[in-house]
This record gives sequence, C-alpha cells and structure tokens, in this order.
Amino acid sequence: MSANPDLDRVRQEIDRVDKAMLDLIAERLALSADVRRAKAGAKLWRPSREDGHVAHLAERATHTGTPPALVSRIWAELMSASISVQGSSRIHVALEGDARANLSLIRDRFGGSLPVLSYPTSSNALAACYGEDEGIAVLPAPGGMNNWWTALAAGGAMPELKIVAPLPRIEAGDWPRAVAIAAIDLDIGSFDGDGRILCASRDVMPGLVRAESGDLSLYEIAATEDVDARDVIGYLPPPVSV
Ligand SMILES: O=C(O)C(=O)C[C@]1(C(=O)O)C=C[C@@H](O)C=C1
Repeated sequence: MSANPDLDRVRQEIDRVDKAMLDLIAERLALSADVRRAKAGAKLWRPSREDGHVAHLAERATHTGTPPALVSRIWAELMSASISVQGSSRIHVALEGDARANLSLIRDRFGGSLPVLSYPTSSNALAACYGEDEGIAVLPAPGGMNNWWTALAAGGAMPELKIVAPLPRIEAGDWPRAVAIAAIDLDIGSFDGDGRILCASRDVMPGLVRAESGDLSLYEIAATEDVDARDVIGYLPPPVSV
C-alpha cells in the first residue's frame, strides 16, 4: 500500500506551479501593450477572437480533465485584464429581470477588471454604451418583452451597435440568457459556418423568429445562409462544447 503524500511536499509543488503561472501571467500582460500598438486604433474588445480562442482552449482542456467552464472564467479574467492594460472600456448593464444572475453572468464572461455600471432599463444601458467608443452593454437576450434590439435595426436609433457575444459563453443552451452589444463592425464573410447570424427584417427570412416587435422580426439564421448586410444586427459564435 502506498503512503499518503506528504502535505508539505505537495504544497511545495503547488507553490512551484503557482510561481510558474504567475510568471506566465506577467509575460501575457506585457504582451497586451504590444497588442495595443499592433492593433493601431482598432477596438480594444475583440469578442470573435476571445470566443474562438476560448473554444480552442476549452476543447484542449477536455483532454486534460480541466473543466471548460473553468477555462472560460480564467481566460475571461486574463483577457479583460489585457483590455484594461490596453485602454479603458466599461460595461453597461440593465438591471432588468434577475439582476443578481445578470451580474454573475458578467463576472463569468468579463472577469473583474472592467468597470460595471448599472441602469434601470435596457434602453438606458444601450444609450450609455452608444455614447462611448469602447462601451459594452449587457442586456437580457431578445424575446418576449425585451425589444431593445429594434434600436439596432436599419432605421433604428443605434444601427452601429451589434449583438456580438452570448452569455453565458459555455452551456448557453438553445438561446442565450443575456447578450453583449458593442459598436463593432461584423465581417459577414469571416463568420464560422456553425455560428448564427441575427437579422432584423420585415420580410420573411430563412431562419427561426426569436423576437417580434410591431412588423419587425429578429431572425436567427445559419451563418452559411446568404443575407443582406443591412439586415444583420448581430452574430453568435458556435456554442462552446463541453
Ligand atoms: O487579440 C487581441 O486583439 C487582444 O487585444 C488580446 C486579447 C487577449 O488578451 O487575448 C485581449 C482582448 C481582446 O478582446 C482579445 C484578445
């Protein structure tokens, strides 16, 4: 029968691993300054890069027994810390519905490095986000009474804003609980074929109607479909498998 490992020895090993991780975190943060210079004025927050990168890491993690949700939370911290090294970006959240759950979704997706400002309604949070170059709004997902998305449609008040990320990132299910919005140009040609395009239209489109307001419908459409760029109000990346 093998003896129990000695606690002091195990703790020494944990110390060794933690110091190595700390050095790697410092190295990663130092690279953020280089990334900022390399991006030369492009937006700080790049949700497509974040979600694609985390999806690869989560996939890799499943081979080592590391929970993908843990990977997503750790990299949420690392990437938001990187954003705050690069500049200033704030999250505007609507405290509609289950406020505590919304804040916990934000913590899981964005970590604790970015300032979070709260507003009583989705319209208030959206307007605050619209007023900033690097603003991010987190709102309840479109559907039911949540019709703030009409402001993003062509002819709406804030067509430059797009739905760019689902919350939660992992195990979002069929439709996310909340979504993140920012003034980010969506490159339709670069969408992952397994992702979903969100379109607002008065015409019938080849997809699932997720929300309706007046004669406007929000369609969830496979990213393989051809759509008119003017109808696109968002993109959801392929769900991260666990
Ligand atoms: O790749 C970038 O553009 C970065 O700014 C780096 C980084 C990261 O830390 O990995 C940080 C923020 C972006 O949202 C995406 C990724």
